[in-house]
Amino acid sequence: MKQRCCQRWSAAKETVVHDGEEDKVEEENTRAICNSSAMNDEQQSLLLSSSSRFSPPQGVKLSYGTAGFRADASLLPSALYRVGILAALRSLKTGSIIGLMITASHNKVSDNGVKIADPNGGMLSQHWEPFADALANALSPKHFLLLINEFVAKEGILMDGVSQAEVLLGRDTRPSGDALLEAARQGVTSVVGAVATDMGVLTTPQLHWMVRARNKGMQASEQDYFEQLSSSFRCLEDLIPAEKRKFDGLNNKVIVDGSNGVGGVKLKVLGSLLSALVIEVRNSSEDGGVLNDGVGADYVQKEKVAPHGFGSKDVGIRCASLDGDADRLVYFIVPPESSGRIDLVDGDKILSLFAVFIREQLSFLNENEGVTNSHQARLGVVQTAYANGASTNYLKQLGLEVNFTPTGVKYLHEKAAEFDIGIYFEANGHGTVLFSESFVGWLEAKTKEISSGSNGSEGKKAALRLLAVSKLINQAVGDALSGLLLVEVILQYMGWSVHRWNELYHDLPSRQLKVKVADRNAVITANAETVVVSPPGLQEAINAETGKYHKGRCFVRPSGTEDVVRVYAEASTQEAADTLANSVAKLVDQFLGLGSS
Ligand SMILES: CC(=O)N[C@H]1[C@@H](OP(=O)(O)O)O[C@H](CO)[C@@H](O)[C@@H]1O
Ligand SMILES: [Mg+2]
Repeated sequence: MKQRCCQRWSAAKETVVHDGEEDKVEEENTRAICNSSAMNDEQQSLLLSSSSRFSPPQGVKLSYGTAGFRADASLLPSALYRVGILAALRSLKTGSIIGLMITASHNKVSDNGVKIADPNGGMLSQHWEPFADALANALSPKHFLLLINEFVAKEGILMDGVSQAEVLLGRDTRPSGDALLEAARQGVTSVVGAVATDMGVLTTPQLHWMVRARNKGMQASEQDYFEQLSSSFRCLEDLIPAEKRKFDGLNNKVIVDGSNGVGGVKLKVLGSLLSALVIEVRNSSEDGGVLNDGVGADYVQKEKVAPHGFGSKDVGIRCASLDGDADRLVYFIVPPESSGRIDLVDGDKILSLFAVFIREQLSFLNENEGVTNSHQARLGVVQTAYANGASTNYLKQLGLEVNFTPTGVKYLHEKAAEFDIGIYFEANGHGTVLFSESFVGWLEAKTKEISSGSNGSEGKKAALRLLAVSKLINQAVGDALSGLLLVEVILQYMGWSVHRWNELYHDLPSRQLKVKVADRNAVITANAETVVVSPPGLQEAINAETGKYHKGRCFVRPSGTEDVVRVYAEASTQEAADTLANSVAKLVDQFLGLGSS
């Protein structure tokens, strides 16, 4: 078999695009591939023929980054094909279903991207990221095949044609999505024994939810997703004490900006299943506006202005904004005579609202008769350095454990999973609440135990509420749709208006800037990205500048999704935050600017 492989390989070599490597290396590689027993003959042949349909673009280096590969869509077919292969290998390796989502989230409409959902619905295991990078950037077919061979051997993946793999494919509403999905499908099916299932146009969190549900042997269709969210929302509504039900014309309505993307369409379906809440969707993909153009959670959070289609007619009403693939959520209020400015109710405030509610339910559970204190639930919250300092102070004053991780939900999620209940949010609105399996099991047991004794007690209701929250809020990844329903039902429960919620604490004025530099990777940080360790001297200069401002806080880090260094500054006044950010941006430019390479 090995000999046949070598013959075919020699033939394939004729068609190789010459990439400047020495013949000697090529021969060694060929020998290595042929000598490897990681892939059988049929498999190698399938990969060779399918890869010839997807040449990688020259002169482009892709990086899996904070949230998968992202680039102009025209550069991506080969990466999608290769990520399809990676997803099939991951499915073989884990013996589970894997997800592949085609989206570039809040990026402009001409961009697209791809990310992988692991068996538990979370992000791709970080130790596979270097393979993703290498595979996407391999230029010659020989290098491509060698990489797969080596990786398959190293990971002990069985490519015997007997083992089965399945990858669920989803895409957002971008026009390039169809063609890229086809490239990914061809990648998946070029792994022997792997099938690709097209789940259609979805939000990113829907696909992650489906992957998790399928692997847990649960119902996992889109209808099941809507059913689970709407029924757990109704359950939470039913558990609102009668004296707190204060619906009036304003309180049961929320207006949502769908960023001209997929989230608006899905939210309309979800809204149709709820009677007590009126969700008005604007900027939905079928409305004809351009995706993420002057709309969406990223725009609203960064610019602090109303999205297109919102204005003076919305003064005082609760408004929310989703991003392009509906995994981020922020709320906002249009103040009277705002001339476009808004009061932002960001991810930190969503986290704080969830924390207040969950903390209260846990105290009911622990205080109430009929509930033994056998399980003191550990509640933890996780933020990044971008969290407003006022939110961190507020959470600490509540007596909560506040943890910090680097930017990127993969880090926050991992940390939050260490708690019985872990709440994580980025300031930009991406986050969720994780419940440990053991705590959910404990809650289930408690609701049964209590029901035989003190039926209807606060302890039982608290256990039922927490169980319903664990079903409502997406356990796989941050989800704007499930987050929105949880915010809405907690506001009802508290009897709070959006203004009351916004008054939990007052944000410290802040400013974010981007600086173009020669090489952003020259910035190396430590302590959850709050301290620059390289280039030497930069952190000392930042400290000296920050020390000049009352309540000053400032940090810089290289972006994982854009070719820039980000500067974040906070101070007691907006003017001071702006000046601090601008001074530090100048320092970054002095140390690393385009002229300093
Ligand atoms: C300051 C900021 O908002 N950074 C965003 C942005 O990452 P950067 O690495 O900062 O480019 O995109 C990430 C993916 O969506 C998101 O997780 C993160 O919070
Ligand atoms: Mg997104």
